[in-house]
Amino acid sequence: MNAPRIRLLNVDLHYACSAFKQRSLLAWIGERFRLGDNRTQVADIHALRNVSVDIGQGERVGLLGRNGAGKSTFLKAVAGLYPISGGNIEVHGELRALFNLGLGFEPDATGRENILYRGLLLGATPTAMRAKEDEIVAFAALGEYIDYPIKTYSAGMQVRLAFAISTTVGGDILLLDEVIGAGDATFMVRAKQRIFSLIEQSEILVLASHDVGSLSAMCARGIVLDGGRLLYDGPISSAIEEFKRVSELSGNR
Ligand SMILES: Nc1ncnc2c1ncn2[C@@H]1O[C@H](COP(=O)(O)OP(=O)(O)OP(=O)(O)O)[C@@H](O)[C@H]1O
Repeated sequence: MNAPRIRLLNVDLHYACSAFKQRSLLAWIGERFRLGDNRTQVADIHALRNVSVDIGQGERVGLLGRNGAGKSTFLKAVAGLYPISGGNIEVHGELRALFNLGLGFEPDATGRENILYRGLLLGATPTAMRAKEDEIVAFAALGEYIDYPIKTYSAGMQVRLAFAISTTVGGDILLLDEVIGAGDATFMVRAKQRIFSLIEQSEILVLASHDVGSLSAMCARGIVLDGGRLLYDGPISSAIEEFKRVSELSGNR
């Protein structure tokens, strides 16, 4: 392999989940009335454990694993969306990350304003975003809603706008999580066509999916994660076998 363009070395990632616990009203009331005991319970989820992977130019890599295995976390860590707790991640080149499509909008700003904000978050310049604005607006096809605040959008409308932005901005390393989410049937047809053309254009693809048919059609290499650990890394056909073996062992298909 030439010099890797993505390198994970002994990567660990922990999620600390106290915020989720505090969202439960019952838990909050319980804690308030437990006099003299003000300990906060923090659930620690060790989502990536000592993961080391090199991905080079031209590679098409599928991420496999049962629910909760760490596939999305792997992608988010590579995209820099979550701080890692240990190890090191290097990325050489520009990323295009297609996941979490509904998140990160400013609810009081209009769709058009959010195009600029999200583009800047993705690393584009204001000039580049203005040049792409018309294309994004046309693909999202939201009509007059594009000038309304995001808080007036349905979930499906937000996904359309997020998808249009994320697929227009970014580089040749494509990180793709299988779930693209809501959207009506016509939009999904257009969305799939656009994803296929992005996959074709990308120099590197890292695709997290449960669909072994798509994985074997699109990827040459497969990485199987289980409980945050790297269980297998090799040809996609063997990775699929390994994934099936682990799923059968746990009775989780
Ligand atoms: N934002 C978060 N906060 C806390 N825990 C999280 C968060 N995101 C994921 N987790 C936990 O981290 C672990 C790995 O989750 P992850 O979403 O990476 O798995 P996955 O392999 O993508 O699963 P799936 O196939 O179900 O999408 C799981 O135990 C999950 O509950």
